Amino acid sequence: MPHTAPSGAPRPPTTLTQYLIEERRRFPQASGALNALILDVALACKAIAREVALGRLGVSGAGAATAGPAAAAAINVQGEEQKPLDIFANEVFLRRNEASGGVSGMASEELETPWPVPRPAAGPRGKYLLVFDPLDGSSNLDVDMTVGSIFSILRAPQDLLDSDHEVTEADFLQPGAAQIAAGYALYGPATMLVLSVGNGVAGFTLDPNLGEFMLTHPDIRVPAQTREFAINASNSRFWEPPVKRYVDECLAGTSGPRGKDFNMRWIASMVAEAHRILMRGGIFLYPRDTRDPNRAGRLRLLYEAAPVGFLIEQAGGRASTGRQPVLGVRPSGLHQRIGLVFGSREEVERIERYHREPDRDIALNPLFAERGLFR
Ligand SMILES: O=P(O)(O)OC[C@H]1O[C@](O)(COP(=O)(O)O)[C@@H](O)[C@@H]1O
Ligand SMILES: [Mg+2]
Ligand SMILES: [Mg+2]
Repeated sequence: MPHTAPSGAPRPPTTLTQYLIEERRRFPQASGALNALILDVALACKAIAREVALGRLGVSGAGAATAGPAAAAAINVQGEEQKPLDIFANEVFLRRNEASGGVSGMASEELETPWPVPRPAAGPRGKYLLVFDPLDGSSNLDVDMTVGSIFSILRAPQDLLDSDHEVTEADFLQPGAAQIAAGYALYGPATMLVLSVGNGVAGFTLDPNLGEFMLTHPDIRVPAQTREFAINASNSRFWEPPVKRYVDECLAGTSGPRGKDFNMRWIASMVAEAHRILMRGGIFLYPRDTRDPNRAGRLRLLYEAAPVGFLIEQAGGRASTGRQPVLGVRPSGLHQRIGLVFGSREEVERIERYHREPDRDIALNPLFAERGLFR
C-alpha cells in the first residue's frame, strides 16, 4: 500500500473510519448512516474478538464471571446446539446495532424470526436491514481454532420505511445482488475485518494497542486459477456426479485430466476458508447433496452464502450454487439453505460446466468411471 505522503514522508495507516469517509465521497448525497452502521458492526466485532480471545476464561468457561446473556447453552432454530459464545455474539450484534438508528430490522442465524427495531420517537426509521451469522464455525471454539462473524446489509423496503409496522420476514427476502455492503470479522491470530461497500474489497487488521481497524489489505483480488480446494470429504457418498467428478479430477493430480497436483484444506469455518481464498486463491465447495432431502445444502443463503458471494465477486472471483450465480437467487425464507461453490473464477466456471453436462457424459468419463476415489 503506498502510504507515502507527497513529501515522501511515510503516512500513518488509514483507519476504517477514514476509509469509509473516502468511500462516501463517491456518493455526495449520502447521509452517513451506512458508515455509522458499519462502524457499529465493527465495534460489535471488536467486543466479540475480546471475548473469543478469553477462551475458557470468558463466557465459554463454566465458572465465567461475565456469563451475562450467554449463561445457558440451548438449541437454535436450525436444531443446532448454541454455544455460550454463539449467544453472546448474537446479543452483542443486536444490542450494538439496535441503538445505532441505522437499521429498521435485523435477522440472525440464532433467531427464528426477524428482530424488529421500533421507529424512533423522533426522526426517520433506519434505512437498512442487517443480517448476520454472529459466530461462524463455532464448533472450532472447543479446540481454539479460528472463527468469525459474517454480515450483510440490505436496503429496507420503502413501504417499511413509510409505515409503522414491524419488519417482516418478506422484507429480508432480497437476492444477494441487492446487498449494499457485506463483510466478515475473522478472530484468528490477528483479528481482521474484511469489507466491501460495492467498490472492491478491503481488509483491516485490528491494532490491539489502538483498538482500531487499520487498512492493511487495500484491494483484495482472488487469483483466477488455483491448485487448492476445500470440501468436507466425509460427505462424498452424498455428492452429486458433477462434484464427484471435479474432486476426483483434482485428486488424480498430474496423472489425471487436470495434469497438475492439488492441495486440500478444510477448516470447518466458512469465514476462515473465505479469508484464505481471498488471500491466496482456492475453491470452496459445500454443494447440494443427497444427505437430507429436506435441505438443499448446509450453508444458509441470507447470512452465509450471500455475503461471502458478494465479497468474492467484488474481489474478481465467482460464487455459485453450481447451477447459477448465488447472488441471483431470491431467498424463500430467512434460514434457507443452499449449495455453495466459491473462489477462483476459472475453477467455479469449470464446476458450473460440469453441472450443465448430462450425468451420462460424466459416467463415460474414464477417470470418473474407473477411479471413483471418493466413492
Ligand atoms: O461440520 P461441517 O459439515 O464440516 O460444516 C462446516 C460448515 O458449517 C459452518 O460452521 C456453519 O456455520 P455455523 O458454525 O455458524 O453453524 C460453516 O462455517 C462451515 O463451512
Ligand atoms: Mg455459520
Ligand atoms: Mg453461527
